Amino acid sequence: MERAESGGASGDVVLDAGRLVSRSREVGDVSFQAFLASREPPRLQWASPGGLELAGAGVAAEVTADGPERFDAVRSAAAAAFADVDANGASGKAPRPRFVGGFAFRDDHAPEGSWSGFPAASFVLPEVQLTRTDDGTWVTVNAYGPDADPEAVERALDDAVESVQALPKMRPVGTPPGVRATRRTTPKDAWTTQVADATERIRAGDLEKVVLACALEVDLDGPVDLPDVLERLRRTYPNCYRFLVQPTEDAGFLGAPPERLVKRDGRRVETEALAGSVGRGGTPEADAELAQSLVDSEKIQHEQRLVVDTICEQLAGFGDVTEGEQRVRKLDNIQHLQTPITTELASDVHVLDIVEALHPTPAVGGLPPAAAAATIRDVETFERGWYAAPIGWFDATGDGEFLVAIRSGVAGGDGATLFAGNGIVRDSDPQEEWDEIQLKYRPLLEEFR
Ligand SMILES: C=C(O[C@H]1C=CC=C(C(=O)O)[C@@H]1O)C(=O)O
Repeated sequence: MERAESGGASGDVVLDAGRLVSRSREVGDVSFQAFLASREPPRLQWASPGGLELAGAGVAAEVTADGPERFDAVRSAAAAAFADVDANGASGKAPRPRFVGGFAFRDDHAPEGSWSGFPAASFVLPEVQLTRTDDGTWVTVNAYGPDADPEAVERALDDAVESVQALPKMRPVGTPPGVRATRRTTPKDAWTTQVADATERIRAGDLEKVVLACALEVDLDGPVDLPDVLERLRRTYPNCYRFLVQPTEDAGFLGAPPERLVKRDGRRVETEALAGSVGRGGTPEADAELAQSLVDSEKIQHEQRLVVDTICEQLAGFGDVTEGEQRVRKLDNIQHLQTPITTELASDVHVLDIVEALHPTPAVGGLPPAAAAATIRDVETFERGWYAAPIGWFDATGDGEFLVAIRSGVAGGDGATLFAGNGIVRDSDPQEEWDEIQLKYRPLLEEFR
């Protein structure tokens, strides 16, 4: 395994020169949950709604970075790994090598406490990987380094295929661990003060919007099975992303976010503004009324407009930007306003450059970004870690896709910490914002009960 770390702000991440050997073989359908359950950490999963699904275990190469240059540092270290690729998936439908991982919300994030094992940026080329696309399912074995040997990789692939084929196609989902107790790291009176502080700053003209978040600590009745939780999330939130990043046995970061940060496929870039929330109704009529209240709310339309305009401005430097038609995005527990945004790139820009330009969007940070970041730092009383940050993959051509890690939590053993935030604008009411935050804990909390 090859490891590269940046020494801070310089962003100097260097992987030793070597060859990347990648061999893939198509297999019949297989349970990704069973694959993950059969492997020790480090392991990961990343799935887009109705699209690409990846699961990986072990590490063939790893890049970590911190500081303001972390996006660049990851990209250039990975470019070194991609400089000499021997892959049987380079043509045809078989998967090409991808680095998979993510970033912390802040570039000065310290990997401590529940976030130990989560640097400010961390990407891996998994040693063994499952890939599912519309075209089929593949097992891949990757190796990187000066001694990476195609014959050894072929033999490792034989073994990996054999063990994957022995897995069940469907694995029954176990019973959830059960929830013993929950604790809010931000009690309600503290939240009310935080929202008042934020709206005061907004009225004073310091900023227009800030997304404030809270954490919910959960004591479980027994140890949590993370592949099981992911499988339950797949069933309840089929139109959301799903991810797990689990560097060690101690803790994994996982969730089912509805929000795409960016997808780059050649010159086409897709992103979206997702902001403004309301619950779901118990009847179709009540549900439609709630959806209409989102569309009609001046406050929520203002919040959404700020996000759309900012994303369009951030992308304008890359090419022609098109704002799509606004719609209501309905999830099992909540509905949001969503506006798709696309860009035709004028030049060959790496997906990580676009991630850097967009993160954090005002859907998770605020506006102007620097004032919002300062407000979050002053007001919030917990560590965001990787919450609300970009998680995804990129390949040798600079294509890739990143989600925004909301509706998420860090879990391990018999405990978990869940995260949820809400956009605060001039007229925000602390009680309404509080109620929406509680809704946003539900995806993960319900899967633990
Ligand atoms: C920051 C979160 O949600 C964002 C995405 C959709 C709606 C949001 C809102 O209504 O404020 C937030 O911008 C979260 O779920 O933790």
